[in-house]
Amino acid sequence: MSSAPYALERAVAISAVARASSVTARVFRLLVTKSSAAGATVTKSDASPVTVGDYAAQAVVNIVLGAHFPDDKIVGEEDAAELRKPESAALREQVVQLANEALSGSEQECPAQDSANKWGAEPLSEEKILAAIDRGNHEGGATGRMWALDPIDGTKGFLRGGQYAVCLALLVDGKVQVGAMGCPNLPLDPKDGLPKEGDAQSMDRKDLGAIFVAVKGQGARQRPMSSDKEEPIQMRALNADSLNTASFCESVEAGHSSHGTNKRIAELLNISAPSVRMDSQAKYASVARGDGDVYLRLPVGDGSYQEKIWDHASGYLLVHEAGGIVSDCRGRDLDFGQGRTLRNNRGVIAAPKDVHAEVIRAVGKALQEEGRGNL
Ligand SMILES: Nc1ncnc2c1ncn2[C@@H]1O[C@H](COP(=O)(O)OS(=O)(=O)O)[C@@H](OP(=O)(O)O)[C@H]1O
Ligand SMILES: [Mg+2]
Ligand SMILES: [Mg+2]
Ligand SMILES: [Mg+2]
Repeated sequence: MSSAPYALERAVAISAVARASSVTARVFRLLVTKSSAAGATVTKSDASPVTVGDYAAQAVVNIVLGAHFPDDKIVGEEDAAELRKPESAALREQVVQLANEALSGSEQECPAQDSANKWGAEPLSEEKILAAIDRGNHEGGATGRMWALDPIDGTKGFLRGGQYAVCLALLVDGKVQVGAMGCPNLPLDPKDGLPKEGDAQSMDRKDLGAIFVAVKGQGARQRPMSSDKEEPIQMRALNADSLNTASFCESVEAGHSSHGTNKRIAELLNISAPSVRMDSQAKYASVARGDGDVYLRLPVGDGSYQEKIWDHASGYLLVHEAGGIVSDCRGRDLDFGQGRTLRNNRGVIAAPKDVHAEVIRAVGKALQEEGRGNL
């Protein structure tokens, strides 16, 4: 029997992410492409979209986690308040049906040993599904075991048929110990190139769909969505002499990361390769396996946006275990023990370990030039 630390947590995280990824891919095929996205989407108070896919995926992950680790807390992005409203009846029904389909296991083979169907063979009631979504309401903090969950990270990318990720991480006393990330639209082999967004043929490519997994001290690995053939992954090792051959990986939306500042940082580091833009924590997975080298998420405006722990926890561990360092824009380690947000940090920079300090120096200089050296 395998006795590696966190072996069960790792297997359960993979299973949960695989099941949730099957829900999101199904939502895309059934709803988004049938131009009924409007009926499957709600706009949240911060104007960001949330879909039946986000809700159903959060329900599935929380139910799988609850069956194996009933005492663990969950810090999830979504809650069921909107779904409980009388006018959300149609949305609610879709969420319940999709979650039950994914949990019944008939949809796909799950890579981890979840065949015991610990949550029961019968479909779960509406109330059980809504309560499962609301289990993600924990406030976070620096003590105990808690899972950070983003059921669909990059919802805008998801809706466009671009990159998105199902992201799950276990934090113990504020430190990330296990990270799993499902990227249904990412090619297994980066050489095959990203699929063309929203193009039905590209999205049917058989080589799409990867799960990334890392346990602290045990390295980072990639596996196909529907098999357990794992391979280790590593960042490209860069040093001061080769840093100018790096490429940046950054957000699609300039509102989430300052593209102008990134351009100046490239100049300062003599980097000429075009930046790769993609939504979601797939950026972390990409740099962790060497498709790109440096993940830049520079604060926008006055820097008052507080990054959410579920937007970074699994990617943070993946990059660390693949030979990198992840910090904020001043070089401080990310502090996941402060609640639901990274309130002690501003921006996020991930880079191979031997060049991280050099990248941070360039980031500092670029921010200084903009009069934002105080961030
Ligand atoms: N103002 C601001 N600044 C920084 N980040 C923000 C901001 N607003 C939202 N978000 C979060 O960004 C998450 C998506 O990040 P991406 O890197 O995928 O952005 S992008 O779509 O490529 O622009 C997105 O995650 P999801 O909601 O899970 O999609 C948000 O949590
Ligand atoms: Mg969101
Ligand atoms: Mg997110
Ligand atoms: Mg999300």
